[in-house]
Amino acid sequence: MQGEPIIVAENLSKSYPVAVKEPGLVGTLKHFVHRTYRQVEAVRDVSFSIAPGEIVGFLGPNGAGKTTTLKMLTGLIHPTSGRVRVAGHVPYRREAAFLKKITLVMGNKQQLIWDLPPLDSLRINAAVYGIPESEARRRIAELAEMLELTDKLTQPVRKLSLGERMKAELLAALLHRPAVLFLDEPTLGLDVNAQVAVREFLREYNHRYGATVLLTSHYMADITALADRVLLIHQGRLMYDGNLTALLARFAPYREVKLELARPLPAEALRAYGELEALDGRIARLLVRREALTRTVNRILAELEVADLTVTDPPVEEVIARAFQAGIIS
Ligand SMILES: Nc1ncnc2c1ncn2[C@@H]1O[C@H](COP(=O)(O)OP(=O)(O)OP(=O)(O)O)[C@@H](O)[C@H]1O
Repeated sequence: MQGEPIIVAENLSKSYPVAVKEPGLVGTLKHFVHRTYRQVEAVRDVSFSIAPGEIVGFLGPNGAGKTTTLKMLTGLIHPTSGRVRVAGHVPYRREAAFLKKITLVMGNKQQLIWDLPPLDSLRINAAVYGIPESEARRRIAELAEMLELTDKLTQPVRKLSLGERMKAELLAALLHRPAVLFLDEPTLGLDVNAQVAVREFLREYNHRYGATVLLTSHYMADITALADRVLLIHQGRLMYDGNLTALLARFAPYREVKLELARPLPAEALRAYGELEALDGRIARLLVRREALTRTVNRILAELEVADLTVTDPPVEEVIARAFQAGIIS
């Protein structure tokens, strides 16, 4: 890693007290009078550092502690123990200078006002951040162009598609030109085209402004397209910090090739190209080793009559499951 890190987490832990209730009416009454709590350790002893300009993917199954970590990094919650520094600040102090340097986008939460056009909310945001009007106009125009959103800014948010709404959320979150972007599932629920558009925008934004990006996603394609480095978290612990290619080569050596054949073929004819996962009429799904992918796809296209062919990554959950099965992380 080059230069001073912009994000540092040292032995970061967070536990939440969760009320425990015994079953039945007696339990409910007891719970009412005297509550007992048990601690849920959402994040345990996590350490990492991130250099300015890096894009890092944050992976982990549901409930692994990703959101909790992002909340500590942005200062929304206080760590139970450990140290965090982001852009030279202690996040939970929530100093104005810190808030100007960061942004947090949560795919499942929105900050834009539903009944107003995004432009109105953007003007409010600009005022909150003290961005002069002419500069705000310039930034809005530039970001809207990058997001291909220019003609949607004057329509009420409720009339926009999910993908357009997400783009508008990103625009709002980036108006103050933060140096550090925390993105929690920024492509959640979007269709494939919108996912690709958001991804391309983030890459371009990172390139243009040298912004640091830490993002979680359930879509492996987001991570492969954007991040060279990944942090893998499971049950609150950091299991892997390193190169994505190495992680994929070890744990996701296959890609899935989906074929729509011009006419049905017997299973044996398809097994020559890879591990046949499913065959239903003219639709076949094959697992093909990464290193053989280009060669195999070329052979399929040359030798079979194919109406359509798509290549996808296995889901994040599968990659992680394989990592555990392989015993590399435990
Ligand atoms: N406010 C809270 N009070 C009690 N427990 C919580 C709270 N927030 C999170 N948890 C628990 O902490 C653990 C980690 O949750 P977290 O939301 O950080 O996971 P995640 O990796 O972001 O998962 P997901 O992808 O499902 O959002 C979970 O067991 C969750 O139930």
